[in-house]
Amino acid sequence: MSDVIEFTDVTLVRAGHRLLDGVSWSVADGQRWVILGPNGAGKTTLLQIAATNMHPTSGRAVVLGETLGAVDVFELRPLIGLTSAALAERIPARERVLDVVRTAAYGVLGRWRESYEDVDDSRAYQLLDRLEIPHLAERTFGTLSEGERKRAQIARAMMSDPELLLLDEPTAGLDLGGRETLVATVGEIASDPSSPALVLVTHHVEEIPRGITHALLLREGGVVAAGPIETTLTSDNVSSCFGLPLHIGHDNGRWNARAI
Ligand SMILES: Nc1ncnc2c1ncn2[C@@H]1O[C@H](COP(=O)(O)OP(=O)(O)OP(=O)(O)O)[C@@H](O)[C@H]1O
Repeated sequence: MSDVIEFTDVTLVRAGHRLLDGVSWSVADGQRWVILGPNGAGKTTLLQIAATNMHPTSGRAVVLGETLGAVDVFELRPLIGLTSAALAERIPARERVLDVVRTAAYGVLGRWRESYEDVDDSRAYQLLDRLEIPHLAERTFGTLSEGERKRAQIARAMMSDPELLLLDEPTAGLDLGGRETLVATVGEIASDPSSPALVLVTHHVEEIPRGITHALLLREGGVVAAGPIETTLTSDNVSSCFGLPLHIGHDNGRWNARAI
């Protein structure tokens, strides 16, 4: 298995604060990771480096075999699918859902003058189908519910057939039904061997889908624990990560947490 992400001693400083502090972490092809940690732990910052949107202040970040700082990131980005709240805010409310997905083939947000081949259209429809929103293809993004928007964004992230899929809090802000159905859909993607390497950020162990193989626990910019999920997501590690005594349970492929 080759490495899709290889971070060595990655530190990121902004405004005098160490957002990430000496993070070493690698993701191999075929692995599905969850990054877990409290607010402000540095999860989004780490994902933004993996997405090539930020560069480390020091240390070495290698993504898909290319070292950040020594590669044209515009060549790398089409190989990386990303969903994040910041990206969602940039999607025009009047954009058709089909175009939200299709425009990813050109790495743009919002239709301009690009023209699409039949193959682009059929891939976009196939992804809308896979995310269970084929009936929304002609709707505008601004009219979708939060859950539907999240699904459209994941379809968009997969449009360019990426080698790395980064999902920043894909189920945040959804009601119980919306969360459970989307966790199930992401679980199907994670469990599919033909899916790309996947990294998912969340605050909640209940939102970890089936199929996730590894976990990285972050606190105050540093790694608390990292490795195969069964040995990493222990009550001790998660308690240290969130700074309070917690019991972690694992039942039928899903995780739960309660304070003790
Ligand atoms: N440009 C910046 N300048 C200074 N501090 C920043 C900057 N960007 C982020 N931070 C701080 O860095 C820390 C890590 O932020 P980050 O968004 O990566 O955390 P997170 O784990 O994703 O948090 P959350 O779960 O709340 O989304 C936070 O304390 C945040 O306020």
